[in-house]
Amino acid sequence: MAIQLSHFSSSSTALYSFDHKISYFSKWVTGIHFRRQLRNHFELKSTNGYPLNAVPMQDEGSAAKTLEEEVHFPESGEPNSMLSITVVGASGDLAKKKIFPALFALYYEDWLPENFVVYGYARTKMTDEELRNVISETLTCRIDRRENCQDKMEEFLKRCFYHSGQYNSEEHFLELNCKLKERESSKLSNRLFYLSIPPNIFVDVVKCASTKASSGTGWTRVIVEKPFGRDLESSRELTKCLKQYLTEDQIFRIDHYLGKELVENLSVLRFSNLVFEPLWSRNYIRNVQFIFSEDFGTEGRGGYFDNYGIIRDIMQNHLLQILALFAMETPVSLDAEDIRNEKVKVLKSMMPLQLEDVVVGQYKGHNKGGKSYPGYIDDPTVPKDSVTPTFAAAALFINNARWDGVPFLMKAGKALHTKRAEIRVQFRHVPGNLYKRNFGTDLDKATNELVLRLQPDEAIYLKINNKVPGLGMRLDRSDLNLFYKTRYTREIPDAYERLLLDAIEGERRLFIRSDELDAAWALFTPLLKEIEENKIMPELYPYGSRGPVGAHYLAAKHNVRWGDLSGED
Ligand SMILES: NC(=O)C1=CN([C@@H]2O[C@H](COP(=O)(O)OP(=O)(O)OC[C@H]3O[C@@H](n4cnc5c(N)ncnc54)[C@H](OP(=O)(O)O)[C@@H]3O)[C@@H](O)[C@H]2O)C=CC1
Ligand SMILES: O=C1O[C@H](COP(=O)(O)O)[C@@H](O)[C@H](O)[C@H]1O
Repeated sequence: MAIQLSHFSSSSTALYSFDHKISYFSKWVTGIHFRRQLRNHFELKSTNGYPLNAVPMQDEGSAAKTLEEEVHFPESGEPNSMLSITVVGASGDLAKKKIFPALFALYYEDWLPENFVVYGYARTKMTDEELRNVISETLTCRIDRRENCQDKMEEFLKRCFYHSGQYNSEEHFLELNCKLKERESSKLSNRLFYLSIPPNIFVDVVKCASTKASSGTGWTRVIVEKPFGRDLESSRELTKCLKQYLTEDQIFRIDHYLGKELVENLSVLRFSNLVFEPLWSRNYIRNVQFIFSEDFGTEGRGGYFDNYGIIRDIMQNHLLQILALFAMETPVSLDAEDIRNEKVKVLKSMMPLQLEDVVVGQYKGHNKGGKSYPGYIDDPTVPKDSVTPTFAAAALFINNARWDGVPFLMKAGKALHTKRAEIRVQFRHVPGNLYKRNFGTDLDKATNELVLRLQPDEAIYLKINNKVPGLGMRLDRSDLNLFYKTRYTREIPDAYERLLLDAIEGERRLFIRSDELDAAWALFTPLLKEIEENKIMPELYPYGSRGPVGAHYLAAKHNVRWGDLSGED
């Protein structure tokens, strides 16, 4: 079977070639792949440029079936197929906050196949009705702006069920399997498991789910949440254990930052606009900054956080993934493997991280405006003598021809003055600038800066120098800006929506391959060991402040000024 839906013309006519039964094709076009083509096609008109070719999946599954045997795994949208999504850890925070709302949004927008069910699985005893109440409470307070929302929600809730069980009990997963089978009736079934649970039980669940509750007729895929290990060794061990039960193609390691709209747009901006790519190198770029800041502490997640710290929680995954996408060479195509190959090359070209190029901090209690804010160690789940960093800044370097000598700065912190995530690209000075004298002695203020604000209020803007209107020659800094709120009326989908849909469709581009993960841990593990073995004391910073001053010294050492602190935005 080989179906290539290679392109849509502007009149939406599909040009295709195939050597498969016509009847199968007619079913297939009603399915999810076809709708995905439409998704890409229509979005191409506005912002998107993603794959214009689709190949039906035949990759994974419990049985080693081959193409030659002419066996195919059903597409999620085939009329006679069924999709069962099991959220393991359904009683938890992430399931409630993100996964169920994302599934509902996909249903509401008509992205899910006609036949689907959602199962919640956890130890907590709950009836189907109780799970529905939890989901409905979360949805009601978020989505009331959508039309006919109440009706759609009722319909969605009817597809939601719950099964209580232990995470290491084969018997309980067999029970789940029976329930899934009942709902699947005689249909061909695909099964997606979302592991929204602490990492110490990933393997137990994968073992039970794959041996006792995987699909006998379709594909079985598992989305694995972070943290994926806490260093190179544990991550390799986890991968090894998971691979006893699943193939790499069945494992979808999620990094939800890759599902954010602006991160998706990064490659579009760079590779589909002539004005950017030629500047994308050490020849024009002075430094690049990846900034993550939250204006709240570890509230409620101190127990988890203390075992990981901000470097593992944010830098080693979210920020490093964005850096790799930013710095990669042009991939051969937009296929998942081509993109991931390029990202791995970047990760492998990175210079070892030096302790003197890293600053760590921890927030302390602070009184502001008559209100008192707790310090990190005031969290009852955190040991009083904890030295776990809640803030880190680091300078990284890529040892290749394109980026030699360019500092890539990362900064991530909790309990800071603002909630924001950005990529900031600072360009070099204009050589022999004719307007030098207009900038006084501070030439840094005259350099261009491109900002991609991932959140909140998604935006792209370019800081330029501009003449202030009038008879004199006064210059100021202005922005050429693209604010999503004013440019686009449609709501920006949550990252989890995109990633869930991709996993259902078998699109792996935004999921982390095992060698990517390995390279990311190889980069950060020696540094983490050094910090922990030497008990490096974090610099304390007040809750709600701009973080430790050490971060400024680090930037200054590399002739950089943090863009988010320039006071211009
Ligand atoms: N919450 C968030 O914002 C984010 C979370 N993540 C990751 O997603 C996953 C889920 O996160 P979150 O929902 O916050 O986690 P929770 O701590 O809420 O755990 C989810 C569920 O797992 C079960 N559980 C919790 N602790 C244990 C334990 N020690 N042993 C066995 N079962 C346990 C509980 O269900 P029950 O007792 O009913 O079995 C709980 O409801 C984690 O891997 C987390 O790192 C990633 C990004 C953000
Ligand atoms: O993965 C994580 O991300 C969240 C921040 O996600 P965002 O999409 O709200 O920016 C962070 O709070 C959490 O500590 C971390 O585990």
